[in-house]
Amino acid sequence: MKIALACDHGAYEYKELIKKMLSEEGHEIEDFGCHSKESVDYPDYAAPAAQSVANGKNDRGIVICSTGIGVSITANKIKGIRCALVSDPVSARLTREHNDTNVLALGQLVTGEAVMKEIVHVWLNTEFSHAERHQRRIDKVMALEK
Ligand SMILES: O=C(CO)[C@H](O)[C@H](O)[C@H](O)COP(=O)(O)O
Repeated sequence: MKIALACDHGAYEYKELIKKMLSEEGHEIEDFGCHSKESVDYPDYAAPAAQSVANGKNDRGIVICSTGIGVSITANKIKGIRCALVSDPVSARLTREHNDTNVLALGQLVTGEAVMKEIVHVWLNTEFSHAERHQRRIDKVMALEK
């Protein structure tokens, strides 16, 4: 899978961990930064990563900051993006099955490393259910962009 990754200074370590883990598992990673723990502004990184998913250059995106809130707000401003801020594996599964989310937001400060890795794997490996009721609701959400 082609995956866009982005973080701010509050999640540089998790971005690097995820990049290594997913690269070793055979995914193609596009790293939108940031590239150190020096203070930066999360929209400068999360927006281009989400944009690359919206325009089809990448299949999915993972955006990370201290809480995951700033990057999730940013990603959800991009037309075509459904981003979920997730802190448990059940939500990771359900947000793929029910919401067909194309960007995952994580918070390095609030989610432990083992859980974070499980969330990433569950989210990447769960398909949308294609249930009519879920598609209908997604269509209503996406209609709000028009
Ligand atoms: O946007 C956020 C919180 O809503 C992110 O967690 C940021 O990483 C955080 O705001 C960064 O804060 P800092 O004091 O500049 O490190």
